[in-house]
Amino acid sequence: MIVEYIRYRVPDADGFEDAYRRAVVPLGNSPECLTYELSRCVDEPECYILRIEWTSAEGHLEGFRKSAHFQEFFAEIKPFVSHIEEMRHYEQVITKTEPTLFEWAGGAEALERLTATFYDLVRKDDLVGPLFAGMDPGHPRYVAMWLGEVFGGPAAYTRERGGHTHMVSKHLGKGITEQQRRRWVSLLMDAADEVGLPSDAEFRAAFAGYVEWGTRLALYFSGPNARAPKEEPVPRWGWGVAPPYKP
Ligand code: HEM
Repeated sequence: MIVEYIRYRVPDADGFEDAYRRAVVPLGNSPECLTYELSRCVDEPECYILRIEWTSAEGHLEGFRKSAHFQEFFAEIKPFVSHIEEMRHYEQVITKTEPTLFEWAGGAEALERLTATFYDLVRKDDLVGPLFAGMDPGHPRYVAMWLGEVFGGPAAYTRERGGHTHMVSKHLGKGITEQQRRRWVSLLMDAADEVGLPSDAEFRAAFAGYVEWGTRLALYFSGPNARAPKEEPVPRWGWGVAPPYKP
């Protein structure tokens, strides 16, 4: 991730904010733009700073700049380009840090306890048990590695099992039903209580958010209309709110 700062001094700000209100639509739709913010200086109201987080400098220059999103964006802000005083990329050096969900949960050992207990419950369950009749004995550990990576821990699943595509492909053709998905979620929550994962509201909400999202994807990929999984990095899940779905 890289941050771009664009500093403006706009002597006549008439139309400037409105132009940006329109320009941020294609900007926000660009896959390379993670977030943006336009701020006006309180002490010198003719000064503005536009801060954009890009996936990378290449993502900005090779992706966005060469896309139709840029054409639309630029058409709106063109009258103000001569008022730009600085436009540069910055690398973050120090930021406020929070523990990852992986650390908060208790690390790899806690997640392994969770999945060992969970798959014991799964095996005995009349609704989801049959799906796991031929389960690889390493399965609970692989799922713990997956969860660890998703929650901000080491990229062990990607290294040892082949990452996102491998995980998704394991669900293809399994024909998971909504009732089975619900039971899977419910047993995982039981296991989380049983092994004593942190029970604070913030952690459990983030944990449940991922589990809800992940099981719905597993259901989709197990079904008859699933597209072949794309080569993508393992998703990373944090404390915050998930951004809206982009088709
Ligand atoms: C957040 C939700 C889910 C996660 C994180 C998850 C994780 C995984 C992972 C990592 C694998 C591949 C393990 C390997 O590397 O071999 C896998 C396989 C599998 N998953 Fe899921 N899964 C989820 C949801 C579900 C649901 C809802 C079901 C069914 C109710 C399900 C059924 C299966 C089955 C049957 C396999 C193949 C197991 C085997 O034969 O070894 N999964 N899952």
